Amino acid sequence: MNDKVFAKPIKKQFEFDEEVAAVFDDMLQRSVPFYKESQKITEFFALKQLQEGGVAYDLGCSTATLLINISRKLKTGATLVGLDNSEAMLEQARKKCEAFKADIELENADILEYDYKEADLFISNYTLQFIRPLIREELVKKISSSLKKGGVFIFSEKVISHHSKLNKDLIECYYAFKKEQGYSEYEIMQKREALENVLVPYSEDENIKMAKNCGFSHCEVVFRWANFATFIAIK
Ligand SMILES: Nc1ncnc2c1ncn2[C@@H]1O[C@H](C[S@+](CC[C@H]([NH3+])C(=O)[O-])CC(=O)[O-])[C@@H](O)[C@H]1O
Ligand SMILES: O=C(O)C(=O)Cc1ccccc1
Repeated sequence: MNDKVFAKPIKKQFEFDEEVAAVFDDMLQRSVPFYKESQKITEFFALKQLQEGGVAYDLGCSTATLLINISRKLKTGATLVGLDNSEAMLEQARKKCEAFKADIELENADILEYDYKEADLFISNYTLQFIRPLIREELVKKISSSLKKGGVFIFSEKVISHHSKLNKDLIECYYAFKKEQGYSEYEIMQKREALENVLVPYSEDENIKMAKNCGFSHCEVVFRWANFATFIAIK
C-alpha cells in the first residue's frame, strides 16, 4: 500500500498506529535513503554473528522485514526475537511471518523494560532515535550488559551534524531525496512537524561515544549517506 499519511493535515505527533503500520514498508523504503542496502549490510553482519544456539533481538522490529530476511538465509538454529510496542506493527509482522513461514518470536514489549536473555546480537534499525536521550543511554547499557563478550550491536540512525551550515545542507539533501521519492513539499513539512521532539537524532560522534560509554569496546560506522548511518558496536 502507498504511504499518503502526511498528504492531509495532521492533528497529532507522529505515532506508530494502524494508519502508519498499513503503509510502513512503503514509507520506510521511500523515507530512508539506501534502506535496502542498510538492511543488507545489517543482515550480512547478523548472519556472521549467529551460530547454533545463538540469540538475536531486533528492537523495534516493526513489520519484521529484517528478521524475515535473516531467517531465510540462516543456516544455523538460532533464536530470532522481534520486539515492538505497537500492536498494529506486530499484526503486519505476524501476517508476513506466516506468509514466509518464518520461525521468529514476536513480542509486544517495551524495549526499555524487557528482561533480555544473554544474547549474541542486538539490532536496532532507526529505533534508538525515538527513545528520549537519558533513557537511550540506559537502554544501550542494558543492551551491552545482556550481550556475551564479543557480542555485536548493529544500529542504524538518522544523524545530525554540529556544523550548522553542513547540518542545514544535509537536511536539504535529504528533502531532495524525499521529493525524488514522490513526496510533496507539503507532506515533507507535515512529517517534519509531526516528528519534532519525537525523533531526536545524535551526531555520528555522539552515537559512537554513547556506545563506548555504555560498555562497548569498539564502535564505528559501516555505512553512511548524508544524515543516515549504520553503526556496529562490539562488546
Ligand atoms: N519503547 C519501545 N519499545 C518497543 N518498540 C518501540 C519503542 N519505541 C518505539 N518502538 C517501535 O520502534 C519502531 C521504529 S521504526 C523501526 C524500523 C524497523 N527496525 C525497520 O528497519 O524496518 C523506525 C521508523 O519508523 O522511523 C516502531 O515500530 C515503534 O513501534
Ligand atoms: O521521513 C522523515 O522525514 C524522517 O526523517 C523519518 C525517518 C527517519 C529515519 C528512519 C525512518 C523514518
